[in-house]
Parts: sequence; structure tokens; C-alpha cells
Amino acid sequence: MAEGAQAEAATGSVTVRLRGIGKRFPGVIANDDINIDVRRGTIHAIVGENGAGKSTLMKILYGVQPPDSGTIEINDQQVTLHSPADAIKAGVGMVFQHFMLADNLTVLENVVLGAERLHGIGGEARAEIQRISDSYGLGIDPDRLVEELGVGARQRVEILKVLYRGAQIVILDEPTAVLVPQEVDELFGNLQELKREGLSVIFISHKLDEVLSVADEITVIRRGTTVRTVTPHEVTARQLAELMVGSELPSPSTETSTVTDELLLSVQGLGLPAPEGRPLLQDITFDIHRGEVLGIAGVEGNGQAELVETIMGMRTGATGTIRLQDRDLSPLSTRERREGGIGYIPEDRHRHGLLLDAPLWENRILGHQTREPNVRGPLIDKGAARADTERIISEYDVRTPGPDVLARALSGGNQQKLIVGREMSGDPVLLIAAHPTRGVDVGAQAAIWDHIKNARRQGLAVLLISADLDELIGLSDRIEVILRGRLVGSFDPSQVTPEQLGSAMTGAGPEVAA
Ligand SMILES: Nc1ncnc2c1ncn2[C@@H]1O[C@H](COP(=O)(O)OP(=O)(O)OP(=O)(O)O)[C@@H](O)[C@H]1O
Repeated sequence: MAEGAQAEAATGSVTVRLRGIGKRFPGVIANDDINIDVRRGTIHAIVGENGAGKSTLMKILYGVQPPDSGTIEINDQQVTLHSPADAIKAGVGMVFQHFMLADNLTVLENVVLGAERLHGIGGEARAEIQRISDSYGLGIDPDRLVEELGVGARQRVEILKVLYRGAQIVILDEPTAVLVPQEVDELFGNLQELKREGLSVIFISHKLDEVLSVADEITVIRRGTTVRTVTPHEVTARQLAELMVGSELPSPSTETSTVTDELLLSVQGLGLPAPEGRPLLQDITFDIHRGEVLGIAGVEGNGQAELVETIMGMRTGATGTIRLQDRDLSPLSTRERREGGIGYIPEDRHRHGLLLDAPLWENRILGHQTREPNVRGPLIDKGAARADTERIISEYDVRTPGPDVLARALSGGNQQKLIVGREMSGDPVLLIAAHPTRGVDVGAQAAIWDHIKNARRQGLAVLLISADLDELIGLSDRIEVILRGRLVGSFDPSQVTPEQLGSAMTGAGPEVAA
């Protein structure tokens, strides 16, 4: 079936041909016989569950790690890629999910950094950047400081950087995860321009609706193997998801309100000064009741991370009050706040959520060192921690051989599932969930949503921060929009559309004008 579908799917000549790619890690087959043809002038999406092997494959194609078996052909030439430099030479560029730009430098400086030999660092380079920006409609000014740019513009600088180095094949790793709907549309417009110029785009995404709207071909990877390549016309999002998991999915359901009038978290007049300039947070006031989910919508970098970190006691210099169950949190350390009943799913799982070089069972204890079931008297109870890790692995469907595996060896989505499992353990009264489903596949996303709905039903207060507006709308009882460190609008999720939220988030909404 796959062969036939591929043959009809697109007509462009093949620019990347992957055959029999295999890659093993201890105890895990990450890639096992991957076969993909990417055609010139097309957008080719790669989808699959967490841990299916997408990132591994892209790292192989970008020369970050070698395959154990299989061949890569680029424009009918077999290539061996020992490094990203080799990949770039072969015409492959990659835009990572975490941008790698220096904020205090201009676009020009960022783009030429490391590629000075191409067009120097002055006028010729500027003209080339301008030319690329114009021909692909990127709308980028070479002399702007990167720190002045929003998320969408930064991403376009990353794309420009890759094009500047001559990429004909551009890999994007979950490019829309950090964008608001308007920015997503812009990005897709840019990708169409790349296509029109005969470039090929490979992009990894968990957002199947987007994949269906923008891709020419979609390859589904399941457990390291290419299951099928389809065109958007032959499948629905649901069928695509079922191809990914190899079985049928449960349907999401809407829930009735469980909000009570018992106040759990009260934040009054919260402020956080910045070392210089505009405060990071200003006059933030909100309440969350038992059984209520408060969603915070905002473009990245508008204070949501600072808000969460202030509530968790990770920031100094805050003004205003934070009370949990009428207890003032201000004198308490982060650990005491956790022990006082806050579950915390952090935004950056690598910085705050996990010790990557420690086994999963140690990560189970992290931040919960003084709590059941991890301790017996004053001592860590390894056996109990390990057993509880096994419980989380099974309840949260963490795909891994067992609790002794290092956190680093888990795929991004599986790391996230482990953190969610840990933070939901230990009976919190308040759950702070920052981007709880970032990077997880649709199956895991549905499971995490269920866990959050359960938490709400059990009477937790939930503070949900997310860049996924459908997620915010689907889970929240109320949504507040944060812009430049202030709450600028309050919305009823049953009435608001993602577009309206997107406008308020960028300061274009009527609520802000008023
Ligand atoms: N360096 C590594 N060491 C050990 N195992 C690894 C390593 N890198 C990846 N793996 C394993 O290989 C498998 C594939 O991981 P990969 O990151 O490619 O998945 P993915 O499809 O990108 O997942 P996600 O959607 O969660 O990002 C996973 O089981 C993962 O745990």
C-alpha cells in the first residue's frame, strides 16, 4: 500500500532518499528500517508517537549522530554525514525547537556568525540577508536586535540562517509549538514560499490538523519503523492518529463545572521588578478555587514563566501576596511550597524538571525527597521509590525499559509523562502545569488532559500555562491573558475562539485597547 500511495502522492523528483535507516541505543531500537522519499518542492511531515524515533531520524539526517545501518541519498548521491557541517554542505539545514540566537546581537550578526566566509560580515552579507528575506517573504530587518523580536520573527531568523548557508532541505522540529495562531499562518505562508522556490521542507509535528493543512506528504513512524506515507487527502486527523498508535483512540469529552467557592490560591497585586526597565510582573491579581482550572494565555516571554517561578518561590524581590489555603507563602522556600501542597510541572523540563544523568527512580524523588513513599524515617527508601516509579511508568504509559534507565535516554514526550506522574503524586492542593503537553503525542496528550481533568474533579486548584490555545480552551474554567507582565483580559473558554485569544495575546484585541 505504502509504495502505491507514495508513487501517486507527489510528482517532484526525490531529493532525500532514506533507505533502511536503523539506530539502536542500549535496550532501545530508536530507528528500525526507516524508508522515506522527500520530493523537491514539497512539505513532508513526519508524525509519530512520543519515542517513535522522529528526533533520532532527524539527528541522523542532520549529521548529529550516525545511523547503525541504512543509506542516505541527497540528490541521488549517497552521503555520509559525520557532522552538521557535513549536512549543511550537502544542503540540509535544521531549525531546532529551542532557538539558538544571541539576544544581544543583531539579526545580521546572528546570521553570519560561523558563516563569515560566505559573504563577510558587512554590506555584502546584509544585502544577501535582505535578498533572502525578500524572496521568501520573511520580512526581516538585518539590523534589528534579536531581543526586540517576537517568537515568530526569531523563528524566521533561524530559517533565514539556514537558507543563508545554502540549505535546499530545511528540517523544522515542532515549529508551531511556540507560536500563536496568527504566527502559525505566517510560518505556513513562508513554507509555501520555500516550496515555490523548489526547496523541500521536512517538519516534525504532533499537531495533526496543522500537518493535514500544510503538508504534501505525511510519513507515519511507529516504533522506529515507517508505517505508511500518505497525502492529506487520503486521511483524517483521527485516522492519522490511529496509524501512529496502531489502534483506535478514545474521544475527548467536555466536562461540567466543578468550581466551588472555597478559595485555594489567592494572588494579590503581585509584582516582580526587572534589573532594568519595565517590571517583569505588574499588579497580577487572581484567585483559584477548589475544583477550578485557571488558564493563562500569552505569547512566550510575557511574564508567564516569571509568574510561575514567583509562585514557586524561585524569584527574589517580588511584591504583593500569595496565599495558599490562607497561608502566606512568602517566607517559604520552594521545597516548603511543594511540601505545602503544590505540584509543579515546570516549563523547562531539562532545567527544573529532571536530572538527565540520573535514573528514573532518582528523578521520582527529585523535589519530593522528604515525602512518602520515597522516605522511611529520615532515610531515602530506594525500594519504595523504585516501586513507585514503576507505578508511574505504568499509569502514565512512560515508554522505557524500567526505573533504572537514565532520564536522558527517554524521548522528550516520555520525560514529560514521567514529570506529570511525579507531580500528580503526593496529593497536591494546587497543581501548576506549565505547558504540560508540550512535545507529547496525541495519545499522551489525551492522557495528560484526563489527569488534569481528574485533578480538577478531585478538588485541586489548577494553574495552567499553555501555548496550545485549544488545550487552554478545552481545560480551563477561566482564561486570563498575560501581556508584558500584566493580566490584560479575562475570557470565558466556552465563548472565546483561538483567534480572539491570539489577538489579545499580541495586544491587538479590543480588551487591551479598552
Ligand atoms: N541518546 C539516547 N540514548 C538512549 N536512548 C535514546 C537516545 N536518544 C533516543 N533514545 C530512545 O530512542 C527512542 C526514540 O526517541 P526519539 O527522541 O527519536 O523519539 P521521538 O519520536 O522524537 O519522540 P518525541 O515525540 O517524544 O520527541 C526512544 O525510546 C528514546 O528513549
